[in-house]
Amino acid sequence: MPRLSGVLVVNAGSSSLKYQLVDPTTGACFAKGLIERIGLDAGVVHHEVDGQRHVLERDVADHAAAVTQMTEAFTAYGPDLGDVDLLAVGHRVVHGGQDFADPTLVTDEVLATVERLIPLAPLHNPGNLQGIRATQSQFPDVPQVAVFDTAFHQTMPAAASTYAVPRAWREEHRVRRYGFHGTSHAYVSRRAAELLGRPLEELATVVLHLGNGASATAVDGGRSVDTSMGLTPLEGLVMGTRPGDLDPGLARHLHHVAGLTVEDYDRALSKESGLLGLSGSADMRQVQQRRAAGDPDAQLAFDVVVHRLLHYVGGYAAVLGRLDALVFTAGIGENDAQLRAAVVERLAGFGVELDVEANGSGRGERRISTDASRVAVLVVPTNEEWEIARQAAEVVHAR
Ligand SMILES: Nc1ncnc2c1ncn2[C@@H]1O[C@H](COP(=O)(O)OP(=O)(O)O)[C@@H](O)[C@H]1O
Ligand SMILES: CC(=O)OP(=O)(O)O
Ligand SMILES: [Mg+2]
Repeated sequence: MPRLSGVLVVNAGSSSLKYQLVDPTTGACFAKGLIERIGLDAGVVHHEVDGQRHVLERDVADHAAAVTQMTEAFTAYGPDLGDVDLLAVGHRVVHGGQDFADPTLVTDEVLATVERLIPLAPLHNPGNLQGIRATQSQFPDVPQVAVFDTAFHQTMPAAASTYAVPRAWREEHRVRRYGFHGTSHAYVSRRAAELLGRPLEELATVVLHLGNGASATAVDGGRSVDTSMGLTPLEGLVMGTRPGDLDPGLARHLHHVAGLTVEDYDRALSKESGLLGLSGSADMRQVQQRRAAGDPDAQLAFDVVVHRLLHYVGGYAAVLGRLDALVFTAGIGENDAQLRAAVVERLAGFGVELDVEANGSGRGERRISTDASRVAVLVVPTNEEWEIARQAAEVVHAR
C-alpha cells in the first residue's frame, strides 16, 4: 500500500483540542478527533476513522497531555502517524495581531508574539500556544505552521479597522479592529463563488459564520473589507455566551451600581452573556426547542440574534455598495433553517427571495434563494481544517 501523506491540523480551544489528518489537495479527511474537558476531571477522547467512532475516558491534565492522547489514539485506532508522511502540522491560532497577514512557519519569535497577544484573546491564544509547543516536542522534525484567524482581515481599509479613540491607545497599545474566523470567511467566500460559477474577483458577498463564536464579514472581490469582531472576539453578533455590540458606557455603569471589577465584567461578557444570558442555554438547538414550546426568553433570544444579523447584513450591503451573495455557515448557519428564514424573509423588500424548500429540506452546499432573487442566498458548510491544511502545505512547499 502507498504511504499516506497529509497535514495534521490542530485546533486547540480553551478546554478542548480538535484534530484532523487531512489531504491538503483534496480535503479528504483520513481521521479526526476531539479531546474534551482538558484540565477538568473526566476528560474524553473521541477518535473517528473509517466511519467508526472510538470514545475513551482519560484524565487530560493540559494541552500537552491532550497531544499525547491524540498520538496514542492514532496509534491504537489508525492511521499510525509513524506510517504517515506528515507534510506539516497546521495550527489554528486565533489572535495574530497586526503581525501576521499570512500563514507562518512557527519559530521562537512567532511563539513569543502569540504569547504577547494573550491579553487580546484570553479564551483562545493560551491553548493554541500549548498545542504548538506540545506538537513541536512530539514531532520535532515536522514543520509547524500557524494559520491565524485574524490574517484574512488584514486587508480591511483603515476606515473599517480604526476605533475613534485617543491617539495614544491606537499608537502605543495597538487598539484597532482585527476580526476573527478569517480562515472560515476565506474558504466560504471562495466556495460561494465556485458554487455560483462566477469569478471571486467580481463578487460582493456577506458571509455569516454562526457557530459558538459568530461573526459577519463583508467580502469584496475575495478581500475582507469589514468584519463584525474587533480588537477581541467579543464585538459584533450575539453569540453562545458573548453579547456582541454593547454601549461602552456599560462598564462604568456596572462598576457604580454593582461594584463590578474588570475581571467580573470580562467573565460575564465572555462566558455568561449571549444566548446563555438571554435564555439560560448557550446552545441554539436548545434555544429552538424552548422557543417551540412557547418559552418567551428563548423567543426574545432568537429575536435579538435575528435583529443583530439584519443590522450587519444591511450595513455591509451599504459598505459594499452592492450585494451579490449572502452566505450562511458554521453550526447554526448550516443547520438552522428557521433562523435563516427569519433573516432572509425580512429582506424581501430588497428583492431577496427565499426558496423555502431548498432552505428547509436540502443539505450541504446549496443555493436557498429563488432564481428571481436579486441576491443569491447560499449555505456553504465551512471547512477550516481543509483551509488550514491547504495553507500549511503552501507554506511548506514555498520554503
Ligand atoms: N440543527 C441545528 N439547529 C440549530 N442549531 C444548531 C444545529 N446544529 C448545531 N447547532 C448549533 O451550532 C452551534 C455550534 O456551532 P459550531 O460551528 O459547531 O461551533 P464551534 O466550532 O464554534 O464550537 C451551537 O449553538 C449549536 O446549537
Ligand atoms: C474567534 C472565535 O470566536 O472563535 P470560536 O468561534 O472558535 O470561539
Ligand atoms: Mg468553530
